[in-house]
Amino acid sequence: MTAPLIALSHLGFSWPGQPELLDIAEFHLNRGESLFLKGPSGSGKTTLLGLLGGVQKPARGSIRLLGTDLGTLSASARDRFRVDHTGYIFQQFNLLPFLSVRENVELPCRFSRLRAERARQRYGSVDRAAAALLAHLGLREELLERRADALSIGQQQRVAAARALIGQPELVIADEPTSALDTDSREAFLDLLFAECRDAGSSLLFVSHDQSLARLFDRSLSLAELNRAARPAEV
Ligand SMILES: Nc1ncnc2c1ncn2[C@@H]1O[C@H](COP(=O)(O)OP(=O)(O)OP(=O)(O)O)[C@@H](O)[C@H]1O
Repeated sequence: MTAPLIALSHLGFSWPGQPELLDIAEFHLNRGESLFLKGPSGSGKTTLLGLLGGVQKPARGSIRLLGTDLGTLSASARDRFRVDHTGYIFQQFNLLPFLSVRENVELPCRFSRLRAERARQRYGSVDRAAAALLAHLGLREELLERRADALSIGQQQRVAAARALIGQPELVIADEPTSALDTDSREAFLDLLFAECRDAGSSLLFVSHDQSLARLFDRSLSLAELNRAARPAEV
C-alpha cells in the first residue's frame, strides 16, 4: 500500500491571543483521492488549508506531505516545497490583474523548476502546457493574451484552476472556488476539475459550505467532526 499524500497527526493550532482553534488527532488524504471538506464559517477550514500548505506551522503535532514533515523545514524551504507540490484555487481566485491570462497560468512554473520541467515533459513547453490546460478547461484561445481583470468571473475561475494544475502538483487545494457561480456552472466546473486532476494524478482537497456538491467526491468530511476543539454549535 502506498503512503498517503497527506498524513496529519495530533495537530494543535491557535492564532495568537485566541483559544485553540484546531485539535485534530488524525487526518489523511490518499494519492489521487478527491475529498470534500465542509464546515461552517469561522470553523477553521482556511486555517487548516494554510497549515497543510505550510503557510502556518502547527503548535504541536505533525503534518506530512509526501512523507516530509513540514514542521522540520525552514520557512523558505516550506515555501519551495509548497509551490513544487501544491496548486491553489482561492475563493477570490487571486489572479494578478495586470498580467495576461497566459502569464497568470504560467506563474507557478516561474517559481518551481520542478513544475516547469513537468510541464515541458508533458506538453513540450510551459507555453503549450498553459494553452492546453486552458483549452481543456473550456477557455477560448483568443483570451490567452488578455489581461486577467478583463475576464468574467467564470473565466477567471478557469484561469485559476489552470494555474493550480500546471506542472502536475501532487495536491490541488480549492477553497470555496465555486461560490460565485450558479449551480449548473458549479457542477460543470467541477467535472472539468476532476477530469484534469485525474489526468495529472493530483489529489483534490475541496473546501465548501455547499453540501450539495459533496456527493461528487470520493469522500466527504466535516471539520467539526474531525476537530476536537470545535465549539458545540459547529458540530
Ligand atoms: N491571520 C489570522 N490571524 C488571526 N486570526 C485568524 C487569522 N485567520 C483566521 N483567523 C481566525 O481563525 C478562525 C477561523 O478562521 P478560518 O478563516 O480558518 O475559518 P473558515 O472555516 O475558513 O471560515 P470561512 O468559511 O468563513 O472562510 C476565525 O475566528 C478567524 O477570525
